Amino acid sequence: MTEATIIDGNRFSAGLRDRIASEVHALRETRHITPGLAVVLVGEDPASQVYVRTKHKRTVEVGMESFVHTLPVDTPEDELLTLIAGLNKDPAVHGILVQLPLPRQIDAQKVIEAIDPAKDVDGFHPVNVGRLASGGEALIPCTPFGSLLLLRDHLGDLSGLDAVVVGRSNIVGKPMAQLLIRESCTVTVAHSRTRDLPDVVRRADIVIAAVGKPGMIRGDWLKPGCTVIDVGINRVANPDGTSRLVGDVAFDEAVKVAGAITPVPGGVGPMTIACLLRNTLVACARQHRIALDKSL
Ligand SMILES: Nc1nc(=O)c2c([nH]1)NC[C@@H]1CN(c3ccc(C(=O)N[C@@H](CCC(=O)O)C(=O)O)cc3)C=[N+]21
Ligand SMILES: [Mg+2]
Repeated sequence: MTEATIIDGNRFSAGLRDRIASEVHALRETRHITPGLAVVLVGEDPASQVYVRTKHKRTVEVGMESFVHTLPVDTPEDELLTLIAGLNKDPAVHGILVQLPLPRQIDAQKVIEAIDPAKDVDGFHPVNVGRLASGGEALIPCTPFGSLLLLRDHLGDLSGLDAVVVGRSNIVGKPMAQLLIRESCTVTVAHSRTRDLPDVVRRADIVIAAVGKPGMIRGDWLKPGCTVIDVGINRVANPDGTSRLVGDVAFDEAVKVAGAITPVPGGVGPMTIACLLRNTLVACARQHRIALDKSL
């Protein structure tokens, strides 16, 4: 039996970052505008620190300005809200990302709603959530958008395909379902209370795995030839005490059944960061009322 095509998110995201870098270069040359991204990290969670460092590096690489704000873990909510109010007003900042999760004294929803929707490059503000749902000019959450770019690249037109999204989070599952509806897929959203999950997944031409449980989706749940997008990023321990990243899909099984699959790492993860840069560029252009190249 032939094995699934491995969808290379590292390669695709590198190409997207190149196209973004060209646009940033053009903005700087012709308009003297440099897109700026502010990332706010509260606390010292090691995984979050790694993500923020990677985002900073990629932001600078494409020629944008990166402003990283690191606050102590016991920062009061009102201090974070004051910082956000300043970033909302700062004309050098076109995009704002507050790294999640936040410490428990801080109400994440309140923080998200304090960000100017025009600078909300995560696409989590209710204005952007609403615009995505009702067809307006939204900033779209990065992980679902990156997943969609990989799907379109691999499958072309998605219309009429059966898509099953496993997971109903605000950051992946729900916006992913909205995007797939927009692509004219027939969309099912499954979750922890879904009955007969393997049977639901077996109907899918497209499976989006966004549950946060390592290897939960098994090879024999898949329709042969389907396309699998694995959004999971789970760190698991090896027998020798080291650790490795695995997705929500049992990759070694799935690769024997699926037509195509994203690996972890090297699949959706790098697309998330590339789409964050894309959103920052889009937000910057809209704030300056500049039209962007459609190929982005
Ligand atoms: N407000 C907010 N927005 C986010 O977008 C956000 C967040 N909070 N909190 C944490 C999660 C996680 N996240 C990832 C981004 C890139 C990789 C990534 O590039 N992963 C690489 C490997 C990374 C590694 O080796 O550790 C890969 O999958 O190949 C992973 C995870 C963004 N997040
Ligand atoms: Mg869920």
